[in-house]
Amino acid sequence: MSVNGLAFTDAQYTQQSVWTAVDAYTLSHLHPSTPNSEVLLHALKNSRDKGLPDIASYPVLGKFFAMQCRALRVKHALEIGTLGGYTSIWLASENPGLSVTTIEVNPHHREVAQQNLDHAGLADRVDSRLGPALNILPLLAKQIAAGEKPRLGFAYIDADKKNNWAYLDQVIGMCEAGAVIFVDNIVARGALVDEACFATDEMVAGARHVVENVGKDNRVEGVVLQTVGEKDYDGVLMVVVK
Ligand SMILES: C[S@@+](CC[C@H](N)C(=O)[O-])C[C@H]1O[C@@H](n2cnc3c(N)ncnc32)[C@H](O)[C@@H]1O
Repeated sequence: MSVNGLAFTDAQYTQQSVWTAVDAYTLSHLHPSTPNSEVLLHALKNSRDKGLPDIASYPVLGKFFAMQCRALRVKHALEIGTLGGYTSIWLASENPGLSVTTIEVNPHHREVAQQNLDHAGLADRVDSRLGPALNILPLLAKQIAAGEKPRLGFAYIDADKKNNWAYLDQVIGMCEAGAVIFVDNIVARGALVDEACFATDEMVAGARHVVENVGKDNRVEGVVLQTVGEKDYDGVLMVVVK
């Protein structure tokens, strides 16, 4: 059973009972009211009830991102790939001074996310945009340039992986100095370095493309952090804007 009673069951995931047990133990001791809070559980349950795929972020990652926003005193965060709004709810519910812009291409996912945000009482601080991120990002960039929204202090890229670099390239231009950007699903159970995968799988090719381009980009510094937990063996690319 997972930490919050909603196990990740997709066959693609690599899981070990000890990884799940460590998440359960640590979350249960480290201010357990937050990962088990009603609004987060409701978002996961309602998303599953409404048929959304089993690909939401997991509690430890959501909490980690929310704490990044707190440590950096972020005023405006961006998420690309809303799904049911789980991470947006983590970010906004843990950071009362934060506004979030989140982008989702699938109308059903966006509708369920809006239900979850309404239930959490966060709809006034989470601006949920419907459309392909490649279309929405230039509109957001214009709003930021016009001073209608603050520059970004945090961003989480978690949508179609083939566009990872196209998203990151645009997002960097909307960030303040010192902003932190995470790109998810970079390691993918080690597929990142498995030639049989990256030659054929566009998700893995997208992960390699963004890692290699960040390494050549003088606007940023980057590192990949491999992760295990109740959901999977994976990892995030962390980028800091200079
Ligand atoms: C892994 S899920 C996101 C999980 C979410 N970030 C969370 O923390 O629970 C990926 C989402 O990205 C959305 N997506 C895929 N392609 C997209 C695109 N081109 N623009 C915006 N969203 C996209 C999918 O519909 C899906 O809901």
